[in-house]
Amino acid sequence: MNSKSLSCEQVRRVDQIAIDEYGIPGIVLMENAGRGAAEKIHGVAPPGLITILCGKGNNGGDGYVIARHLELLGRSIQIVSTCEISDLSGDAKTNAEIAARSDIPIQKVDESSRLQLILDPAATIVDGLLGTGSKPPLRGMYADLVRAANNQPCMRIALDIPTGMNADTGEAIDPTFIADHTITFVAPKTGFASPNASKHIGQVHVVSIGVPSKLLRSIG
Ligand SMILES: NC(=O)C1=CN([C@@H]2O[C@H](COP(=O)(O)OP(=O)(O)OC[C@H]3O[C@@H](n4cnc5c(N)ncnc54)[C@H](O)[C@@H]3O)[C@@H](O)[C@H]2O)[C@@H](O)CC1
Ligand SMILES: [K+]
Repeated sequence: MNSKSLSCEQVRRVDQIAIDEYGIPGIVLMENAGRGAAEKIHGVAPPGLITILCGKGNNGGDGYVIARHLELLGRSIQIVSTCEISDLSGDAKTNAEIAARSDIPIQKVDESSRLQLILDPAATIVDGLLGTGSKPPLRGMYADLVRAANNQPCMRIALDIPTGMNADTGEAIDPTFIADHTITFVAPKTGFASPNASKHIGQVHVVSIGVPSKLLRSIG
């Protein structure tokens, strides 16, 4: 486990080297990330519905893995997705297809007017919208979903990075997800130490994705 901060680019390099040079399949890294995050979420989320917001990248892919593991832990889950499963690719698509076959409720949102209604029943909202591939400011449905989530009187948990934040600097242009907890993968991101970030990250938990210590030592 790494507690030294890394930039988004460094963490993305860790993922890539783990896949290309160590031969760990990306889907194994995603399973480790999602399973570890689900266990943390189960430990902090109050009783009641957990609504997982899934974007179209691998941050959303983590969300589909988490849904499967939280269901196994006895939690009620719904997934709210920004796109159809057919618009996903790679490991995110594989995990979304598994969730769909498992009858985990998934609804795609395309109308901003219905967001508040969809999010209302949630006791906890998990933000799997965007991770290290995000380029703020947020566009379209991502901005509307983050605004609607921030208005809900519930617990909010961010996966890897609160969506909307520049995790290298901590800059949080409005709207940026306001998390009570941030479950971040591999290492805290450099921007989390910035005073700008403190309102948005809440308590930070670092989850290992199973890359070897040797690789972590070689980065940064
Ligand atoms: N193998 C891996 O690389 C792993 C990745 N993991 C997860 O994957 C994440 C990174 O995944 P991705 O590289 O797919 O990136 P993201 O999941 O951050 O998504 C990138 C997508 O979002 C869109 N986007 C970027 N900025 C936007 C904006 N401002 N408004 C609207 N859309 C925007 C881009 O067009 C792109 O399609 C990590 O943060 C982590 O959660 C983990 O599953 C561990 C393993
Ligand atoms: K996120």
